[in-house]
Amino acid sequence: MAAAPILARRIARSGVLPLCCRPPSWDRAPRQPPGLPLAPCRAFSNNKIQVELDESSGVAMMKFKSPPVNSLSLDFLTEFSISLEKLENDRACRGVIITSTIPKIFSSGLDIMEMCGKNVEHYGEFWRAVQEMWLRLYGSNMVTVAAVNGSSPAGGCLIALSCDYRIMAENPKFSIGLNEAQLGIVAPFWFKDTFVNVVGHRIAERSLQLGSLHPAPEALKLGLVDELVPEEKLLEKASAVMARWLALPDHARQLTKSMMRKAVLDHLVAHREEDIKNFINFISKESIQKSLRMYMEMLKKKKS
Ligand SMILES: CCCCCCCCCCC/C=C/C(=O)SCCNC(=O)CCNC(=O)[C@H](O)C(C)(C)COP(=O)(O)OP(=O)(O)OC[C@H]1O[C@@H](n2cnc3c(N)ncnc32)[C@H](O)[C@@H]1OP(=O)(O)O
Repeated sequence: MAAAPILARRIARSGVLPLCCRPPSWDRAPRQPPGLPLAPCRAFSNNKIQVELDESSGVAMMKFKSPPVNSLSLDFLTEFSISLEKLENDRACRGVIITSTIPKIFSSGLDIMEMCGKNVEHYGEFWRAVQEMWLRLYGSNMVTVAAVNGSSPAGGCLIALSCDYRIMAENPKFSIGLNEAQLGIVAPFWFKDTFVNVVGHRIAERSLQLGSLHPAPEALKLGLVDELVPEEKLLEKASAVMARWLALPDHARQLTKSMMRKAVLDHLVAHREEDIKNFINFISKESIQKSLRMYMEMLKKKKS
């Protein structure tokens, strides 16, 4: 994936500072008092995502921190892809745990405002960023564990589904699913394929058509998440799971992962431009724009 020049252009336009132009990122870990051995931990943080790599275990903790709801805006997606790329290229990193700093929310999915009232160029750029994020995460060589500590609709669910393992806080108020149909939009084929690969065809078909958001206990029953734990135990459990996965030789696990995911990844890579055109045509329709506007209004009304 030769994404670097595209990312660089997008960053330049979005105003987000690329990590390479910031003060040396690995220097931003807290300084140790003199005399103590250096903690084997490196950290980098940008506007919306914070990452800490523990070099002794090879595990990075990635935390979404984009209030109010960690929606996946163009800037967020760009930062996410850059963070994943940095970790992927770091020989010290073998696994990443993904979670959120926002109480009750893992991610609210794609930022609906990025799909409303914008021009064709913007839609194209946004959709390419969504694709890039998924290609990097689903195709990652690292072990990826989602510690889902809040609600996770649509694009948020896609992030969790793209990981190797999903642990969710056992709060029944938190829900997860591909609810696109409820917004009057359609999950694209690679969202659907990722979902089918986790829960199987029948469950995916029903859930997608109904645009279901499954409360945590139901998500467990459907196999949409692998286990539920009390929220305060989530990160501890994620680390334990990670250690179990990392106990295997990387090359065997990576080749197996690639074998399992290759067909779905290749499908998008082969049809990327066509997929972008489809997105632009679909999202530009006045009827779809109206549905999205109504959905946003409904969200705001729910508050008042
Ligand atoms: C032929 C086929 C071709 C196919 C081509 C492709 C077609 C298009 C594919 C598009 C795929 C889309 C994927 C998506 O991810 S769409 C997004 C789906 N997300 C949702 O439905 C979540 C909506 N949000 C919520 O349910 C709640 O906000 C949530 C449970 C997440 C949190 O609830 P809470 O009560 O805590 O907070 P509020 O509801 O008050 O929200 C706070 C503010 O945040 C705004 N908000 C919420 N979600 C989003 C979002 N996804 N994007 C932008 N903004 C969001 C919300 O409006 C509040 O704003 P204000 O404070 O200004 O009112």
